[in-house]
Amino acid sequence: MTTLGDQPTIQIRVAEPLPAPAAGRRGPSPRDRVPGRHRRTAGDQESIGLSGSDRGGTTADGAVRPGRTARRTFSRFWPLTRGDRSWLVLICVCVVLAALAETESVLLFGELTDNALRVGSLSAFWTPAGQWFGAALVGAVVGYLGNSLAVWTSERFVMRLREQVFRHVQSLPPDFFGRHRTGDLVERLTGDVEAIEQMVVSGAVGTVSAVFSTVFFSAAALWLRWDLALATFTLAPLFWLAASRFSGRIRTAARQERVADGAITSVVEESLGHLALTQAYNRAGAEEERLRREARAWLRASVTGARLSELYEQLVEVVETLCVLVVIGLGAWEISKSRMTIGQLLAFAAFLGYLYPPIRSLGRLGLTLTAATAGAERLLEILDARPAVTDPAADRAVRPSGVRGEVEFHQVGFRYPGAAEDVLSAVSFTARPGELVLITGASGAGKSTVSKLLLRFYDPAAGQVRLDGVPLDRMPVSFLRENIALLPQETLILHDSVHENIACGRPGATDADVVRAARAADAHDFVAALPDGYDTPIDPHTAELSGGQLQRLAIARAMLRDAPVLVLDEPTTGLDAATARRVITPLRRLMRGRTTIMITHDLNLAPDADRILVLDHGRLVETGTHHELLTLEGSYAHLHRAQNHGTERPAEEG
Ligand SMILES: Nc1ncnc2c1ncn2[C@@H]1O[C@H](COP(=O)(O)OP(=O)(O)OP(=O)(O)O)[C@@H](O)[C@H]1O
Repeated sequence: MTTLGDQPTIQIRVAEPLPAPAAGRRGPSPRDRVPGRHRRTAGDQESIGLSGSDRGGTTADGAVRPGRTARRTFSRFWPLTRGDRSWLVLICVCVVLAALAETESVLLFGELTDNALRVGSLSAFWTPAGQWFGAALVGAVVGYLGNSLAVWTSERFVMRLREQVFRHVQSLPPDFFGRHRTGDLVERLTGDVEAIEQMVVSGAVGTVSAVFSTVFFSAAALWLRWDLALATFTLAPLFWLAASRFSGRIRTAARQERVADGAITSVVEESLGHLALTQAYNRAGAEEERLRREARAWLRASVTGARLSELYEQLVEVVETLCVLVVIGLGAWEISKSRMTIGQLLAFAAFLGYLYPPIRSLGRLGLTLTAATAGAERLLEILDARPAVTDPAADRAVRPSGVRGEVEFHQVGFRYPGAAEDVLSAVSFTARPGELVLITGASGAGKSTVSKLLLRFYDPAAGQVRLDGVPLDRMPVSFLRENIALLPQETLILHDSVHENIACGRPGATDADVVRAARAADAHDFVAALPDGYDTPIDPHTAELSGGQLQRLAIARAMLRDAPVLVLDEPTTGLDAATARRVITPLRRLMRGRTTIMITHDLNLAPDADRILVLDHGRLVETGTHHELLTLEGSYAHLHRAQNHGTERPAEEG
């Protein structure tokens, strides 16, 4: 159907809650043309969210919190518009002016038809034509301004919200990431964040736009012919009826699409992350099948969504055609009775063309809000997850100057969130400044948990962990972590240059600092031999460096950090004997002068330790030096024998 309302519009159309209209209708809003913006196709704006209940088995934490109202969600995220509210007001002013200019244009079109076209008078053409052109210019300027500002403010909102969620995610404890698939988190940080924007910024501006357009066009239609206008208004509820009939099904399909989106991202991310496993175990076929399964679910949901949206659009088209035919029919009757001019009728029909889209938008606003609320729920699941630890209140915070590095565990007990049993019970020990304390024990005994408590990834359930006599929960978390360097079990490599991988140990480190740290870590020679030296990029997954080389980069990073306390979690695990030997020398250099807590099964460095702690099922069962514990003939002696080393110390290589 073609109506006069299909002329190029100057109306700002910010929130179009359903998919872009079919070809030949109004084009996509400028927001949809923003480069790089994550946009979907059919069912897009409807595919806004997914509450835990819709995710079936894929819900990571099974949290279902229905009943969050749109108002509550709105008030939760509205504060993020702070700083942009004056822009929002300006956008609304542009929206109103654009609607006014559009109204004026249509009225002038009617006048032109009657006074110039019907009569065939060129002199009657110029004045209304000039006014129309003026109105079009004003509309174009405010349309450009309003649309540009709308894009700018909404993208800033998305940026701020994403930053807020990302900052929060980074403060969450490690077990949170164990319970959520990365792909799903990515989906929430991208798609769901945009869903909130649809509701809070575009939704608000779109509502203002739709309300004002409706009011102006209705007023103009009533002014032209109130009786005809009233007749056509009676057909308006048909739009709401159509929207309500389709809303539920479109939304369900869209939710399923989002679930499948998240699942696809997860499968790709997991498969690529474990490429070695996939290739070594010939799992390529199985991984493809996994992806195909998720892709099939996505295809089904996507096609269903597109089909329903298209059906809805076509139904609305039919309703619109019906309305226009009613108007033309009534108009023909009125013209035949000389109670109406052809110009009036055309202007009236044009108003209908303009009036129905905002009415449709208002009809669909409810859908947008509900769908966005569902997206908000997914995001709130993340935002409501509390960090395991928080900074102390400013007046309680202690920052000891010049941390010496005395670590003390006092009667520490701990259980992971949701776990049935304690992982640590009444663990007490002290590591004095500069001492090497080695923690060993069977797998699962709780050794790594000690390091997690020391870095305050969690707070103990009982007892206290102290640094220089200050309980850790009295120190700001960032201060504590500045004073502890961690070398985790898995060498952490950033997707960046060798230089950056070392420099991240201390913000602001100079090139000379980086090279000095690399030399101390015995890494300089192999780094210098790389094609681009320190600028050589390394990839965590396909690193062309050996395990030992990567470990030496990690040691260089820790060197640079220069923290008084060092935590080494299995520093030689996964390295063959020769490589381990090459790592031990720089490790010793690193440990010198620092309190070192070394968690290890590898007892090669045990004779160096000032104290060895043996953990068994979360309890400290033996404490002493290497020789004391060997003579005890207890757990340690047993572990030591099991290692079956011919020599206690490896020969060192420089
Ligand atoms: N996030 C977690 N949630 C629940 N239980 C956990 C979590 N992390 C570890 N555990 C459990 O706590 C126990 C101690 O784990 P920990 O990693 O401290 O042992 P470990 O002695 O370092 O083992 P390994 O030598 O194998 O690394 C194990 O039984 C483990 O399954």
